[in-house]
Amino acid sequence: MLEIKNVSKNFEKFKLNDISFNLESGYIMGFIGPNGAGKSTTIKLIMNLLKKDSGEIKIFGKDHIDFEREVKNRIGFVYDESYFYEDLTINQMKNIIAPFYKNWDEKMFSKYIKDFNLDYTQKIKKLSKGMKMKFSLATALSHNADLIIMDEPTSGLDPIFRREILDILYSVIQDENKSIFFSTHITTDLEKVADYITFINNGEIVFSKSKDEVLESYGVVKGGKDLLDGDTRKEFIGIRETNVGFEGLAENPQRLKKIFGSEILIERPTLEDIMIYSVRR
Ligand SMILES: Nc1ncnc2c1ncn2[C@@H]1O[C@H](COP(=O)(O)OP(=O)(O)OP(=O)(O)O)[C@@H](O)[C@H]1O
Repeated sequence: MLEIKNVSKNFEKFKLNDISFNLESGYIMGFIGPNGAGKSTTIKLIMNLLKKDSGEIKIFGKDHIDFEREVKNRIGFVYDESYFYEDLTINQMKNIIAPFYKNWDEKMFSKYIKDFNLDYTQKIKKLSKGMKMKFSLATALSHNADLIIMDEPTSGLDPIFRREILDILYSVIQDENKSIFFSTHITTDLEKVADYITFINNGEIVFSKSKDEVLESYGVVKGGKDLLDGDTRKEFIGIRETNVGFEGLAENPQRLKKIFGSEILIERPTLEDIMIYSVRR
């Protein structure tokens, strides 16, 4: 569905450095990383809203620029900023967007407007951040897209609606020919719905793996400070020390179990643990 191969983009003070990852059909991939890591830049490059300096991006097996029109017809896109004309109503804006899509489904759109409690006659500028996001989601989901790409779709949404969105996304990929790629800071959302996680830090991909593989290959290790010395510290990706002991993230924690035995406790990490320890070191 989506192939990113050795893609780079240089800004004056930031480099998206030779990134690669793939997303197959039938799956949800979450894209995580700290502020300024390069998530929006990557998404803009995929959508050709920014020009890449080098590398290859294929969507549905086709070059994303050579086949831009065809490819975009099959993408549902949700951007983190509102790109609507603020003075128009929801209905007027919809009338502008709908003709761009070959498979626009008016019934589906009207169902989402109703489900999301939106009002056709309301002006975009009068919508709250969450309502704008709902409108954006309604348009992205109303033209039978095969690939949904979203930049932080759940930011600004309350937990109840967020859960509703996650359920909708989950139902979309029950059709095995569809996929979803979205960036988020809310890693617990990904623990619920994502099949794959791609983690970007400082313009580089740290990993792009199945969620289960990610959560199984790391461990949060807890123990007494006396266990830490120059050598044992090297076993950890990141360590947090307190007065009484330490907590650290390690890859392949079973190796540490062999070294320390019952002196340490190993817990399953959350995606947030993995992100924080990897970024802070
Ligand atoms: N058009 C641009 N010109 C110059 N630098 C840019 C441009 N767009 C983004 N950047 C820089 O690229 C880096 C990555 O930004 P990007 O928006 O991709 O991060 P992000 O991971 O989406 O962050 P956030 O989680 O805060 O949304 C930042 O340092 C930003 O300042």
